[in-house]
Amino acid sequence: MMNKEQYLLYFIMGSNNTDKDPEEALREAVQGGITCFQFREKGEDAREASGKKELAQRLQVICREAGVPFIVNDDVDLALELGADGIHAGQEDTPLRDIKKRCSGSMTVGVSAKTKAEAEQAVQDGADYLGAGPMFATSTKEDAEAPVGPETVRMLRQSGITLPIVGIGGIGTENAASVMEAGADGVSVISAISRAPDIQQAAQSLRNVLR
Ligand SMILES: Cc1ncsc1CCOP(=O)(O)O
Ligand SMILES: C=C1C=NC(C(F)(F)F)=NC1=N
Ligand SMILES: [Mg+2]
Repeated sequence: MMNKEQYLLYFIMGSNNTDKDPEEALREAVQGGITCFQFREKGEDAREASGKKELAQRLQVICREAGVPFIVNDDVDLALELGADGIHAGQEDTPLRDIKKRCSGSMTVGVSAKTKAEAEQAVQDGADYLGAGPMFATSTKEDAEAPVGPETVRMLRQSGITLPIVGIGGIGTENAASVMEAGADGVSVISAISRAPDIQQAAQSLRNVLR
């Protein structure tokens, strides 16, 4: 199970989020100080089946060596096969109740939630953390909805949600602090790190503005 500090800089990446070798990209991000990693192999050119599993296994080794939690997006079978540290489910993905039935108590389960109702349902279903967003405009998630802003994090806190919350969507060094100030435990980032010319530097710069 993860402690709150591990959500501080939650990197998410799949092979189509970087022009670099994904393993090299993750190594640099780990060097730069990410505190958690989610393997999210989705969208155009995403690898499937054995290609996806092989890549996941290699990224999992990098995380294990660094003591960084390895979380799988959406694919419960893969998460279980790999013995991942956690799984992340979107609102349109496998219902949390079904995931919890299949996953041992030691697996961290995260849910996307942007409304009070979604958050309260997730708490009731036993979620360990919430991903709220998109905080700002993003072109990384093809079907991202309109940005909701950090005020959504503040609203969830004011609604009494005490679960760890990470903000996600369009986050970089210039706006990460506003997400933390709104009450998030961390920020989740894809392109500000995965598309950076110097990935290690990008991760380090984000760490520096977070704490
Ligand atoms: C997966 C996801 N969910 C909401 S926005 C998003 C994409 C975040 O990517 P980026 O950090 O590049 O904006
Ligand atoms: C759609 C998503 C929303 N939030 C998160 C996280 F940051 F991990 F909470 N991951 C996702 N894949
Ligand atoms: Mg999803």
